[in-house]
Amino acid sequence: MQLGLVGLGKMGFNMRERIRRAGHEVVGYDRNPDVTDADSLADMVAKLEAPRVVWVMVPAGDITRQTIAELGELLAEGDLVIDGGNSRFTDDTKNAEALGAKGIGYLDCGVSGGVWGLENGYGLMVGGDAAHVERAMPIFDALRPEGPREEGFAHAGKVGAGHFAKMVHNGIEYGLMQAYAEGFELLEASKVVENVPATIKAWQRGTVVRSWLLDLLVRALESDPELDDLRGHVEDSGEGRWTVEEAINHAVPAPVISAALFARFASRQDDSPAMRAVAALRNQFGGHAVVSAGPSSGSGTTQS
Ligand SMILES: O=C(O)[C@H](O)[C@@H](O)[C@H](O)[C@H](O)COP(=O)(O)O
Repeated sequence: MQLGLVGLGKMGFNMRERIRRAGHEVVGYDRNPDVTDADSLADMVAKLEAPRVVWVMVPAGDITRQTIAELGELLAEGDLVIDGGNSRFTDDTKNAEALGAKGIGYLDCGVSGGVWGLENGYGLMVGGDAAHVERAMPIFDALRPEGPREEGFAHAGKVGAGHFAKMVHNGIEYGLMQAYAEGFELLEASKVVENVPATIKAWQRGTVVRSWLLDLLVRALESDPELDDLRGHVEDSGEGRWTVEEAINHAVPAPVISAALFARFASRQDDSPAMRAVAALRNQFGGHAVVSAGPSSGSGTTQS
């Protein structure tokens, strides 16, 4: 089938390639002239035969919202838009309503797999009407990993369910990564285990904690055994925050995911105002020693 694909960055570029390899025609649009197949969004739409299916794969937030709004102006009744980005699920109902008023269908699709998806396939979780899902199934089949459909694809529910599923998936991702990371630090700190990379590598087979994330940690340690080339600074693009917010909304205890999110926030601080307050209070009530700030952070002297 034919597909319009908006956004040919790290994800969209590889997805275009995988869909083409499966024998489908893709007209991709990106602002980068080196990778685009069309001069503009309007040009991309003009190159597609109606009824059209357009996949949006641009950064979540305003860019996705604007792109979908523009598509609403360019597309016509009977067309279908799929948002494959990491959008917040609350945007989906609004998009579906705005497009639906013009007779344009809408699906939200959580896509997992990162830069490895080209070869391994992408895990897909979709929200929307069954008829729309059925229509786009050749594209979903091209993108998902080989093997049984139900092991790499889910029609999770109504509009919003795909992005909700991806949000929870990413919350789990935060927690799993944090657990491996804390284990790594403890192994390193204790010095009891003499070869940390080899020990973690051995966990890849037979153990209870084997996983693809563990494989990726092994891969990182192969090129940088103590991860010395990196700073312990971790950004987040929203999914973990939204997961914690939903956990609060539903009164679901989510201590692991919350702690993993807060660990990322802490990673961005050179010094902690909260811990300065704890040190100050401990000094106030117990006269316990504090470390003064000194000329540069962390190089201060101990005072009682
Ligand atoms: O499943 C995936 O392929 C990843 O989760 C992917 O979607 C992306 O790498 C995250 O969005 C990063 O999220 P953070 O920036 O929040 O870590």
